[in-house]
Amino acid sequence: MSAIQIEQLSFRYKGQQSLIKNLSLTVNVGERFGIFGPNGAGKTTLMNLITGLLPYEQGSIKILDKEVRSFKDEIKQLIGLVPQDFSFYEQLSPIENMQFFGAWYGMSKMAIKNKTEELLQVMGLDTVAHKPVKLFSGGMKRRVNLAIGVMNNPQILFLDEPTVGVDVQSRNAIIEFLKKLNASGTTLVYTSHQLGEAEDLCNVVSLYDEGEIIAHGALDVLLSTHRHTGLEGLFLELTGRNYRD
Ligand SMILES: Nc1ncnc2c1ncn2[C@@H]1O[C@H](COP(=O)(O)OP(=O)(O)OP(=O)(O)O)[C@@H](O)[C@H]1O
Repeated sequence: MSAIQIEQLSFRYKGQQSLIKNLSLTVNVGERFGIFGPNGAGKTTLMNLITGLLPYEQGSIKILDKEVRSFKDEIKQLIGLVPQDFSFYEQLSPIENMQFFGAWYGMSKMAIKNKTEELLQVMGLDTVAHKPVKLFSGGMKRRVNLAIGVMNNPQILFLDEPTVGVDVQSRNAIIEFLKKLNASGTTLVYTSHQLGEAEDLCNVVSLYDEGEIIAHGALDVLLSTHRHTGLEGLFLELTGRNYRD
């Protein structure tokens, strides 16, 4: 069974040109999968389609063998989402946010308490657990955003630029946490413009441009096939050097 199986997916926003064109893609269970492309290529849109936040009409998207459009409630229990825009309530504390989202996932009070304690500690937020998140630094806010995304122990975790705007310490903590999560069985689906970080985290990558996947495979195989030492060189070769937004 694949973690994600997309077949012949097409999508356009109302009144706009086609953004995703007949796209097929498989992400296997246990992968640390990264999808990369220029600004506006449609990476966030694709994540929103896969996670059921945006409806699709043409094509098929399956998560762990369940068609997303038909099994929304079941799929909510299988996945976690760490969106690019913060998903928490600024006026609430980390604990209050985690209680709110834990309840939204249908977790028991005991499960919420245990998971909240664990995540506050791992994310280095235990000393500020009761302070409103609006007072936090960018790095602390990113860590709260990540904690909320993993509250329900997701089998597949979607990460849209999870480290944008954070310092080296927070970035390092976040990436190490994600690697451990993956080692314990969680499939990661990640996008970012931080290609150095992506090389560190991802083992399978897709380059995506103009609605289509232009390269896909194990990172080391793709780099050696295209004779590049890093993702940035491969990205520039395949997507060109002109501004794209
Ligand atoms: N809700 C929306 N309604 C209409 N158009 C949208 C909407 N959201 C995004 N778009 C447009 O769709 C295109 C793809 O946007 P999207 O955010 O998916 O790209 P992206 O690859 O994630 O970009 P970035 O790297 O800048 O985050 C852009 O042209 C954007 O302006």
